[in-house]
Amino acid sequence: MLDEGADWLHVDIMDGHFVPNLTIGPPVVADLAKRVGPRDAFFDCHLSVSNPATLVPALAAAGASSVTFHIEVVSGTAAEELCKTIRSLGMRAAVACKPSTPCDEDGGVYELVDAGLVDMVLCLSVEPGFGGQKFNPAVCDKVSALRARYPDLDIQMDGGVNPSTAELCARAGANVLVAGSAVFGAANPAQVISQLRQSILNAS
Ligand SMILES: O=C(CO)[C@H](O)[C@H](O)COP(=O)(O)O
Ligand SMILES: [Fe+2]
Repeated sequence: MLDEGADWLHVDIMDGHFVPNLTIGPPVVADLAKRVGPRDAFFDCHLSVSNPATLVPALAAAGASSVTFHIEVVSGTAAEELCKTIRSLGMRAAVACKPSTPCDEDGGVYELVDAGLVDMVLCLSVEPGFGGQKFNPAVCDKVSALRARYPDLDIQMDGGVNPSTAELCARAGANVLVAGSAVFGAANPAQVISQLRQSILNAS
């Protein structure tokens, strides 16, 4: 996918507890990092897990570039501490929210961004757990509100993103798009990646 033009590699780590699916963990990130070799791959690790803090040191050692945890499992001062720990290990810190989770709750997403503790907010556009689901356009309102409040923040959308839904994401203000099925299932992944990038460039 790097050869096809992807900027980042999005790694979905799921624990079979926060979501009803079990995927991979730090050893696979380490193997991926070895496999891509000397080039500077960016490993964007999305932790759909109930206890993200336990994975952070191993992810740093594995070569992760960014760690995203869910606000539904860690919020308030615990989330602040987690962001600091992630950054202290040389990685970017990001916070994710499910489609129905608001950003303005006490101890929630807005407070972390206001405190300058996160580099990115991930707005899930499906329920976390599985690839191949249908994009939920209602999430675009949340993204628009985030973009209005934070003009320079990295805002990521993940779930059901393809060249057609990417237009909605980009218009809402997202600037980082994750696509699984649309890219891995394509006959020409490079073309899809280029279309996704073009949606963002057109909107900005
Ligand atoms: O976090 C995720 C789901 O929990 C995945 O990143 C996401 O669903 C990507 O797959 P697709 O593009 O097929 O929806
Ligand atoms: Fe993801």
